[in-house]
Amino acid sequence: MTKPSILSCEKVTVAFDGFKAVQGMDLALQPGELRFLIGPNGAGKTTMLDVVCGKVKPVSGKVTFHAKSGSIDITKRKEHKIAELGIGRKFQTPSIFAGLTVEENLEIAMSQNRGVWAALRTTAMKKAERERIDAELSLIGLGDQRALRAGRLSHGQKQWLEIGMMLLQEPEILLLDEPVAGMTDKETEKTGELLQEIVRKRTVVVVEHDMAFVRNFASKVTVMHEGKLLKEGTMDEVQRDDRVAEVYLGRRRDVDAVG
Ligand SMILES: Nc1ncnc2c1ncn2[C@@H]1O[C@H](COP(=O)(O)OP(=O)(O)OP(=O)(O)O)[C@@H](O)[C@H]1O
Repeated sequence: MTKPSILSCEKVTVAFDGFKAVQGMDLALQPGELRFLIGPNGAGKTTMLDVVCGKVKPVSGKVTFHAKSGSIDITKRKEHKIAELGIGRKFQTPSIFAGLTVEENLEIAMSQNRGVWAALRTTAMKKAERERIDAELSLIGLGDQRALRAGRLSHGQKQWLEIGMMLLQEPEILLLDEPVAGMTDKETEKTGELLQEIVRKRTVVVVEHDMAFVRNFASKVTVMHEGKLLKEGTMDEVQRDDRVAEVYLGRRRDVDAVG
């Protein structure tokens, strides 16, 4: 039996000056899923993430967040409110403080989490905070770099630091836009493992063009094309679909790379 969704987008349509970037899109996520959103350039993937985090408002349709605290219609909620409710969004360019150490970046992220950590003032609570940061450093694999200025990290490490900062906000759903772009093969592999670790407690949606990465780490893939849902299923099912092959024709190398 399938679990109830943690997020459901129903018939979402987004228009920019009359151009429909997303048209009647449905997307339902199960808690603990690592979902990949793929499709050719301009398919509407990033716009869907923008809708879920509230950056872009749909002209029609509904987005419901089935949070631990109850179901909330977030369609018309403001972006910062949606973030507070537990939907975190990471953009391609990391927004870390280059002049501060890795650890200081995490401390700042933690102090921004009003929900849980801001009220912590007692020594016992400080200890809990410390342990949380240590656990995060270990999760993102930057324990040895804790005292290093963030600006000196490799590209991949910067991405992991930002993911760690986002996790300190305790999102239930994490939205990532091309997290492995520009990473080395080794960094890509580590990122996949990190995401698998993260979904033990959270739900993650990844917009991705790197098909080898998707194949290695996806259980379920959603394919968009021209603003619509084209196909949803395992990577094998998606790859066998004639319509998917057709829309990727111009980008055949992507599909072949995983064949
Ligand atoms: N703010 C905007 N104003 C006008 N058009 C936009 C805006 N944002 C996106 N679009 C258009 O909407 C369509 C969908 O864009 P979107 O970025 O969601 O696609 P995508 O699938 O993420 O593509 P890519 O893989 O290239 O990032 C594109 O045609 C794009 O040009």
